[in-house]
Amino acid sequence: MFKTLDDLNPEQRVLVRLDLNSPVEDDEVQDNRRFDRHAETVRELADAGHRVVLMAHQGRPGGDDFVSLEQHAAILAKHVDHDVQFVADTYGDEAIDAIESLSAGEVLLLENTRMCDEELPEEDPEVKADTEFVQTLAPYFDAYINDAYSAAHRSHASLVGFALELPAYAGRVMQTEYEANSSIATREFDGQVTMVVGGTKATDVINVMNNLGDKVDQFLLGGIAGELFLRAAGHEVGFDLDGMDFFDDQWEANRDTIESLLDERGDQIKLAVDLAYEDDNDERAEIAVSDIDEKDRAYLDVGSETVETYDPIIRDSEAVFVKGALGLFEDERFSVGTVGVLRAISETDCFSVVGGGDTSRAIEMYGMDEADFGHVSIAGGAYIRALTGAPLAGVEVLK
Ligand SMILES: Nc1ncnc2c1ncn2[C@@H]1O[C@H](COP(=O)(O)OP(=O)(O)O)[C@@H](O)[C@H]1O
Ligand SMILES: O=C(OP(=O)(O)O)[C@H](O)COP(=O)(O)O
Repeated sequence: MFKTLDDLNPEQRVLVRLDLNSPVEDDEVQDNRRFDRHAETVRELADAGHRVVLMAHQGRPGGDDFVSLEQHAAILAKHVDHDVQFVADTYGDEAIDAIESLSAGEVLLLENTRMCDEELPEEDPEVKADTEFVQTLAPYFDAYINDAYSAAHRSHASLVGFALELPAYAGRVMQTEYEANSSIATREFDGQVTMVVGGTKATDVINVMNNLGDKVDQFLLGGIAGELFLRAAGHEVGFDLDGMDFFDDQWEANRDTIESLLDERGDQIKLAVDLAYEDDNDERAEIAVSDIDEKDRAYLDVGSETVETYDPIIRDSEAVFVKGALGLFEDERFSVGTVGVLRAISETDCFSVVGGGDTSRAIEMYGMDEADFGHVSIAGGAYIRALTGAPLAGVEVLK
């Protein structure tokens, strides 16, 4: 497959790509589990006495979250429990000086790779390897390590270029994410495979459903995608506030796929039998889907009876994959669906993968233990692609 840190020679000068891309609020970078996960790889390399130079990106040029990595260095240092130096340069003289003055066991983070013009355009690895960015930095290193699984679907210089110029290895995060997230495409499970589908990115998850073929036995739906399927089944859901076309647009974009999925695999697709909304007293109220006769309100969660029908399906499964929350779980009143399915997963010993930054946050928010899940992914887009067996550029060059 690919080489890992177990194959690395001692005392190397290593160039390591992490994915520390994080939410930024009021110019402050928010700590999140990406730091915690990558800290493991960084600590292992520093403790082994390598000279460790880190690369990562933040935001996209033009966005409010397109900021320097200076704060990331401080947050990472806390998680690694080890000093992380920072240099505000990617491959210029300042960066090279800092790289050359590193001692064994020291860690240095370079500036946001997306501040370098050659990083971003999606191009073939050979083109990326030929950039000044890669050609300038590579000679200062003995090995390249890619730990940025969650960015590995991008063919950017720091993710694919160095792997062609240097001996290339997968970091610990890359290794575990790859194995767990590809398993729906690569592994044979003895029993029932179930996928929980929800969240707001309806087009993404509907494409996943459409591409999974016979790998999944049961889909349990909620969130926006769930409402679109209910609409296709003839129910008056998918309410848009005045002046908004969110549901109508999603419906137009996905209608054909939804109708053919229901036609061909309708018995494998479980839809909510009841839904929850906010009543006039700001409280959670529920209604049976069969009693909905007008499209006049927004639904924010699946109902309790739906959870009761989903629960035994999960408990009977050999493997469960989650993509997207079943409701607006950040508001406790509408967390019943999401927490209900996650709790059922955590209480069984099925193989499970929970993906997507937002959905996986529900685990800690509602006091569940990550250790009760097979794998909690820190990837969004890369996880979606892996589920359907699509190759990831950054992984392919490691192979
Ligand atoms: N019915 C709903 N109405 C509004 N928001 C919803 C609903 N169902 C799910 N969500 C929201 O979907 C978000 C997660 O969806 P998404 O962004 O697709 O997944 P992820 O971030 O896990 O990849 C959650 O933050 C949740 O609040
Ligand atoms: O956060 C990321 O992806 P995600 O939002 O799919 O989890 C990655 O860092 C990739 O970032 P990008 O989507 O700006 O290329």
